[in-house]
Amino acid sequence: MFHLKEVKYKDILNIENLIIPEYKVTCIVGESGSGKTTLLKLLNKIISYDSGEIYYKNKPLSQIDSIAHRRNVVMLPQSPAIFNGSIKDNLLIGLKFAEKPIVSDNKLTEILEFINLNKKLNENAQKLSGGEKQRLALGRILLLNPEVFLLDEPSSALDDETEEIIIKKLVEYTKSNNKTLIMVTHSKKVAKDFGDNIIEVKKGKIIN
Ligand SMILES: Nc1ncnc2c1ncn2[C@@H]1O[C@H](COP(=O)(O)OP(=O)(O)OP(=O)(O)O)[C@@H](O)[C@H]1O
Repeated sequence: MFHLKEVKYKDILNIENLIIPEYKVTCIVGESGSGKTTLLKLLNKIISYDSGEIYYKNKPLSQIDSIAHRRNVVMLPQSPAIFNGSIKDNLLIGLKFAEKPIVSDNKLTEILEFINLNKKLNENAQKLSGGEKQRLALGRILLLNPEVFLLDEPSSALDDETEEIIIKKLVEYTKSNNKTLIMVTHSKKVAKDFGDNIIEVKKGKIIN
């Protein structure tokens, strides 16, 4: 799916050769500041590499339009924005930005169930806890239905039990819908239990 060859970005990342497979769960681990978020941003074309090439489905990323790429490959940042307004507004905002059709309230309620958010669609999103906001942002990108999910510590604000439930559902969803999941995690347990493929980043290099 992604193939990185001799990719350099400032003095932050230096990746000789890395393949991230399609339809699999890839976990990215490594110490703080090692370059994990930077790697996700490169894959999402939020930043551009200085040299080398990244291929997405055998096509150089440098030849793919950024906006078009971000319809297929969606990134959930570490601290996603929650906008003023209701839970429903916050779920729909991704679809609006992507100029995709709005979905029914039934579909939105299904998403709330998926992310274990026991709230009403019309409740104020700003009043949610940190972990609830994190799940809401996850719901927002699930609605976008991309080919690839790039998730930066999607469960960092969740307790162990909720983390297990949400990641398990995400992994099942990935497998049964032919999606690709690429997820930064600080949790060795999550990587071991759910990763088909584990990438360890150390000081900007891939070490496994
Ligand atoms: N825009 C930037 N300009 C300069 N340095 C940056 C920039 N973004 C990140 N860095 C540096 O690059 C290194 C890697 O950052 P990155 O956010 O990718 O690490 P990380 O592995 O995701 O860390 P964490 O687990 O703490 O989120 C860090 O030393 C960081 O300070």
